[in-house]
Amino acid sequence: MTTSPFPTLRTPDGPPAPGRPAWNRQRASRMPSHRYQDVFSRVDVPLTDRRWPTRRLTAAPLWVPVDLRDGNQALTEPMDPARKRRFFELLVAMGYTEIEVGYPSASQTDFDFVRLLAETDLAPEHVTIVVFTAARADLIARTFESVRGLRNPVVVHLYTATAPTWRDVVLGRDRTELSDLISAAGAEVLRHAGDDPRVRFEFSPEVFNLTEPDYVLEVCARMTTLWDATPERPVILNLPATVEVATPNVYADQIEHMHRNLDRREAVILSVHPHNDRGTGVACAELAVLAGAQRVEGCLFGNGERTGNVDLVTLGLNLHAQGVDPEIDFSDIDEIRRTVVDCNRIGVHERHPYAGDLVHTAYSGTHQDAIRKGFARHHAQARAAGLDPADAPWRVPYLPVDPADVGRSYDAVVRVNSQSGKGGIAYLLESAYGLELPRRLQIDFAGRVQEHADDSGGEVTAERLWRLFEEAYVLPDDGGRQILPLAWSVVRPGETHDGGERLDVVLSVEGERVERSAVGAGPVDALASILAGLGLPVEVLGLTQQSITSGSDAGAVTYLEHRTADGAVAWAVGRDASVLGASVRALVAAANRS
Ligand SMILES: CC(=O)SCCNC(=O)CCNC(=O)[C@H](O)C(C)(C)COP(=O)(O)OP(=O)(O)OC[C@H]1O[C@@H](n2cnc3c(N)ncnc32)[C@H](O)[C@@H]1OP(=O)(O)O
Ligand SMILES: CC(C)C(=O)C(=O)O
Repeated sequence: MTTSPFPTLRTPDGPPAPGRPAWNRQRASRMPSHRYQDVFSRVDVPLTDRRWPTRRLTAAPLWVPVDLRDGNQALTEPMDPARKRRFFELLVAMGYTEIEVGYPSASQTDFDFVRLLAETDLAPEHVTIVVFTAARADLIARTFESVRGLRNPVVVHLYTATAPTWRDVVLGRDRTELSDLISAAGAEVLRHAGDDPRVRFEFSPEVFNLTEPDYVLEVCARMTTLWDATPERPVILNLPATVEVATPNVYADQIEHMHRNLDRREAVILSVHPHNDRGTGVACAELAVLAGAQRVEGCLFGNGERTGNVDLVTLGLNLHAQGVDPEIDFSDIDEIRRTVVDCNRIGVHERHPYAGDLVHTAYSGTHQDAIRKGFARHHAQARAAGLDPADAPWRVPYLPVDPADVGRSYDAVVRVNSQSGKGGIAYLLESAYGLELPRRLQIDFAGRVQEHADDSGGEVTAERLWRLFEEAYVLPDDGGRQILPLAWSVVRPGETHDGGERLDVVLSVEGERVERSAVGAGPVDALASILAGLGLPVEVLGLTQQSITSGSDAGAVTYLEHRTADGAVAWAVGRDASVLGASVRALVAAANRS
């Protein structure tokens, strides 16, 4: 019996799996990871029959952007009134109908912004305005002062941290004392709201994800009783992963546990507010919705404290990419991004999902090839089904969504560098200049581009590609060449005595004007014999003609494959307003190069 060189590795609760061979084993590093070993015991959830793993996302949740509050509080330079207003207008234009606009008791700017909404018609009637406050009587009073006279529906969002470390370290209260503090603040909110039907209530047990499940259920039940949650006037319970510490499945378990055990569940809007400390905020939000959450708070492009709030753009477009309407308009992602970057004064990474500058770009050869084929198939299938390509089912490899859906053109989809292949190069020449290179010419040209890209080390733009192409294959207009065509005309079969086609050409041969005529099976054949007579033989191996029907370069192109004097196979290309001219130019280019 042979023994495997692979030791076994334990999976979390499955069978042992083969590991790495002894010579390739990872060693323990110097990272003091033991310091965090109790994270999972701190987030223990009493849920064993979880249902979220088998569910699918089928509808958009209620979205609540908190850019003007949670996002704003994390900026080096919080937004001034003009930036706040611009951001708010963007959110409204995108279709958000519930917007957290600030922490009006914390800053005069926030207070003034809420007053602006109250005193103007900046906020359309259907938009609910959320204002945020800590559980302190003076702050609550100021919050209500800010919304006085506001015509829109209002959500007063009260928060207090409930997790043990925050209770002990920050607030200095035990479970009962804290629960009493929260209830007292809730009562204060209720007192200010009176019987105003416009006002609804939201409570966030901050750091929910590190709070004992039984305690958070108890506190939430107190709030829904105090605020008399009913299906007609539901209370929002917002359960934040204030600092993301565990894998998304743990958050999903925590949310499902709440969803199944909350008091007055039918009178509660279960909301989540994931942060992104582990880089899995999006996964947390998505799994939380599978687990029963109905509302998601986050920020555009994931701005927010530390690593940010969950990114509402990614969440929305993830739904879109799965065939679910996000109910938010992302059709001009670049304008959205520009506005957010201007307001936050923080950039959006080039690789940011859906919105980064590079996310619809392929440099690598095989990806470009697949995308080019995918585009061609997409258009053919749309045509066959009588559909507008912008409306037809999308199955283009490597592009999870059609860039056009978010207002992007296809210009940046294929870009060329040393990692690119013939497909991408051909795609760029076709999309920028209308050239449809025969496959063997693609291969020939790709070798030249590769050499250039390896030397230069950078990107090869469409304009640079075109110059390389001209240098390699096209006859220049200047007189630097041995031979140039000046004029040509053809006499068709039947008009000549011997039944062939007669070509009349005027050439410039080393600066001298030369007129020649010849008869051949076609004009190419005739010109080949004229050139041979001038001591410049061209052995034509193949010829492809293409007409370009659009753009300023409308006309004809001839791609000519020929054998050079030393026996090599080469290409020449002619472009002209007429098919004949393109062929004459291609052949003369080949003669010069031979
Ligand atoms: C997770 C989140 O995003 S929570 C929101 C955080 N956002 C912000 O803090 C931005 C705006 N905040 C501020 O401008 C200020 O913190 C203010 C105006 C709200 C309060 O300012 P100050 O009165 O100077 O208090 P300061 O910020 O220094 O400290 C917070 C105090 O509030 C207490 N506190 C913290 N959270 C809460 C809460 N949810 N409810 C009641 N009290 C709270 C703290 O225990 C501390 O009390 P202490 O002074 O008795 O120790
Ligand atoms: C208080 C809540 C809503 C919050 O901002 C957080 O926990 O991050």
